[in-house]
Amino acid sequence: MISAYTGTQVRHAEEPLLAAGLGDVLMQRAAHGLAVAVIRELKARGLRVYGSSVAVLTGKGNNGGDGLYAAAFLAARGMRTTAILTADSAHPQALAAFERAGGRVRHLSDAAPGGLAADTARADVVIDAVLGTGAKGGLRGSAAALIAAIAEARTGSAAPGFVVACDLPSGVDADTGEVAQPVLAADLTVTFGAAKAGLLADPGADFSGRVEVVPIGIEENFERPALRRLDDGDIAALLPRPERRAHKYSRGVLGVVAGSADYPGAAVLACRGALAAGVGMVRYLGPPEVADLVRESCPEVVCSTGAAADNRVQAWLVGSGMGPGDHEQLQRARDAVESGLPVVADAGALPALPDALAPHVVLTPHAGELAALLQRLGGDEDRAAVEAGTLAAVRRAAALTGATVLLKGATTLVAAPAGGVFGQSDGTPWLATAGSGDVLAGIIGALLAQLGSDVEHFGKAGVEPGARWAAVAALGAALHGKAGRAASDACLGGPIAAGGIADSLPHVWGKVSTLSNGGIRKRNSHSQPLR
Ligand SMILES: NC(=O)C1=CN([C@@H]2O[C@H](COP(=O)(O)OP(=O)(O)OC[C@H]3O[C@@H](n4cnc5c(N)ncnc54)[C@H](OP(=O)(O)O)[C@@H]3O)[C@@H](O)[C@H]2O)[C@@H](O)CC1
Ligand SMILES: [K+]
Repeated sequence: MISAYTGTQVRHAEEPLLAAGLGDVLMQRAAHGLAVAVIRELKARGLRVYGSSVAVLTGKGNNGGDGLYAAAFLAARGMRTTAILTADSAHPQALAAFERAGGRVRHLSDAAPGGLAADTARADVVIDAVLGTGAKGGLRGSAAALIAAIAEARTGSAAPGFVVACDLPSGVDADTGEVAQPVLAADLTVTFGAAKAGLLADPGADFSGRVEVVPIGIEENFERPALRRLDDGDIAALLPRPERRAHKYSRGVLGVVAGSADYPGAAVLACRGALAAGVGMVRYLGPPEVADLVRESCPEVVCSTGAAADNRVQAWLVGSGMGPGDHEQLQRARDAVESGLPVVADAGALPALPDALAPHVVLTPHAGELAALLQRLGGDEDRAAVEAGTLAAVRRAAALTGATVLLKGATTLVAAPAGGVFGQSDGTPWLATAGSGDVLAGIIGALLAQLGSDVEHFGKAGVEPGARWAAVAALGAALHGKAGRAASDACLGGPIAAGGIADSLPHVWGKVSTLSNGGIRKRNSHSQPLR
């Protein structure tokens, strides 16, 4: 599990060490980790360390201090180093160390900004050490103008080098991921002590590049993470596995209320997603013409009639491909929510549900649908506001509805009403395609049907009871992302259609399980044919 924290949490975690007089030790560890990461990245790109150029943009605080100490280390390794001091002062000891190592100092206040930006943009490595966790708001004044000019010079031209953010890209809010422009997009962010939540949530994640965490000795001092990400080991541990004597009912039945005359395909794709995600059986309820299409495409699905209450299931999927005029289907969706069973509620169901819900109801809006939901509950966020502050918006929606809320995006966020948030970024931009959300709803529905009642299962994987529905949804998002990526990889990175996500899921599922349970599989493999 990758745990991310707010800037404030990181500063609290540092406090005992600062009180013990270890501030400089922490900074040296951070700076050394930054310099090592720069060297590794240069080598990975086939560039020499000796003789390559590095420009470090520094602010007046400790973030600038990290950058200067790191640059001193790189100067000692033979790099041509320039520090651009953007403020009227700089961390004195770090600046002295940098000058002793032979680095060149330029003051933003003395230079022509255009020329300075052009020179900096040409460096093999640009380190952004202007603002860190102590920043209030974004870059200002001439520092903002310089960063904007460097970003401009790097776009469009074949900029040779790469950008490394020190702790976080300056202008990205460490707590929320909100972005105050201008921000210099990093290829790599080297962050200290722990990942910051704002690096893993959009839009901050758009500017963070790859994130590497450098331990500095504060790691034992953290409490509850602000954001968590399931890694392959967590996914393997959370995946449902059928008992030896399982039957289709014990493995979980998912009821699907989806599709309409206008969008019959959504029902098919939701069922395909569910079937690929290990459910024992799918029961479909919907208009006869849609049911015919579902039967034709997925003969495994049992098509039923009647009210939701007439059908025995372990979980429901409601809403994909439904509109406000689909009264019978919407009534089924409401009945499903009232049944007390786990429900994933998508698309057309979202505006039709009661305002007060429960954690076992998983809402799966995109940004526009989340804005509409928040407006219905008295907020004034529009789609742009949700996209500018995804973490805050998803948390707010979970708190207001009492439901688990999954916000779809490049980073899919899932907030539990009790407070925990998961953020998954396993996919590819090719997943932004019609029907992709229907497959996601199917996958989550299937997981709810299989895992819903098994509280212990989550405890073993380190997920507290209050966050288990969010963990199921995050698991679904991770599988969906990985399946989409695998489908695209199979086409050498080419585009995918939504059905391809479902098709590639069983293989992705098997691969993740095999990676983390290789030993177990190997030991038992000889017994497989006997069953
Ligand atoms: N604590 C430790 O020992 C360790 C900390 N570490 C590192 O320190 C970083 C945090 O350092 P920090 O607290 O000094 O804050 P930082 O972000 O560098 O700069 C803030 C300074 O800039 C100013 N300022 C504020 N907003 C501004 C703005 N919008 N535009 C312009 N200026 C602005 C503000 O001054 P003020 O305006 O308040 O006078 C303040 O002086 C952290 O990210 C990590 O890299 C690691 O080395 C590990 C050990
Ligand atoms: K920075």
